[in-house]
Amino acid sequence: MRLAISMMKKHSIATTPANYAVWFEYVSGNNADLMRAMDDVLAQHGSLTDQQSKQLYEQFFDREKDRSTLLQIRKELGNLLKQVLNVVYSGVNSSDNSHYQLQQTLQRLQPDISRQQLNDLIQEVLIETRLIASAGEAISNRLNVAVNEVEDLKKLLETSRREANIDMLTGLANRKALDDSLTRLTQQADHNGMDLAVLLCDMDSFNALNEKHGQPVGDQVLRMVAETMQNSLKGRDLIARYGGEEFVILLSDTTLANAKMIAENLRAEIAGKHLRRKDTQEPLGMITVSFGVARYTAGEGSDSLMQRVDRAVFMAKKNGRNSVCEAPPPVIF
Ligand SMILES: Nc1nc2c(ncn2[C@@H]2O[C@H](COP(=O)(O)OP(=O)(O)OP(=O)(O)O)[C@@H](O)[C@H]2O)c(=O)[nH]1
Repeated sequence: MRLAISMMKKHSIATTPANYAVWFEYVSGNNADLMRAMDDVLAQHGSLTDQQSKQLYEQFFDREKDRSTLLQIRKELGNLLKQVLNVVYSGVNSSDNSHYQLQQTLQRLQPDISRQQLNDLIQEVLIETRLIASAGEAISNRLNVAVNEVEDLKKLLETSRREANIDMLTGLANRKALDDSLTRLTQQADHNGMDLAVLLCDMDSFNALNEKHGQPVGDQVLRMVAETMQNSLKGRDLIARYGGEEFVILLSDTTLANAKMIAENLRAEIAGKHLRRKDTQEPLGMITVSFGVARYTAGEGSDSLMQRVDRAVFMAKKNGRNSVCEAPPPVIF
């Protein structure tokens, strides 16, 4: 763990759980493919950017691995605590020993003590005192290192908690966070009949964009769309990356008419952007999205809602893309 963290510091890699997982696996030497991929990048560039580290995580780790990062942190913390306890115990033992030695010295401090004996005793006390001081210093150094390590683990754990619900590419909520909110909000709506609307946004002809400009440019476009949504919808709405090039927005306490208006505004804003490739400045052409909009009907359940909004997106695509389509209410539920 210490080696992974010190290498991450050396390469200025943020200590996120994903990056940690990559570097831990690298220094542990367990994954030959990952080691080869990292060695290639290091040989080419001399270092590894945060972005490259994230890409390696996406390439080599899945959700299982993410869980294994947590297990790893737990194990490291356990080991660290054992080490700290050993340091503390050895400190207690050595101070017990010093206490005994000093008691012995004190007893030899008799009224008829000779000059030579007194001199010897002073030497012994000096040696014992130095021993105590150096043991104390070693303990305090070791404990300071342990404190730093615990703080690193704490940060890692905090970020891991946040990242468990966050999509790595866009920083939006991920599918798991969306599913949790959807379940909670539909249950609330079943209970109190509040308005709940959902928008499903799908990139238009994204395959063609990826093929023409490459996946990194496609990723950049997905980030732009996510940012546009975040900037337009500040507040209580949940914006999530639903799949590769699909986004979902949950609008609680929002009528269908307002949800359609929000979708229409986002659609127009995205279509109105004039994006260019960062490297060549070549225009990317018009980037458009299609929206499905649905209002939750109390009792239908989240699966039915998502199926209806999915069909609405399909209709929007059929209508020529770059459009918003409303889902009809559920027929049977
Ligand atoms: N760059 C990038 N592309 C992605 C990502 N996830 C999915 N895609 C791509 O999105 C494209 C989706 O293609 P399709 O489902 O055929 O749809 P489309 O080309 O957008 O066409 P329509 O939806 O019919 O307008 C595929 O090429 C995927 O590879 C991602 O994270 N990054």
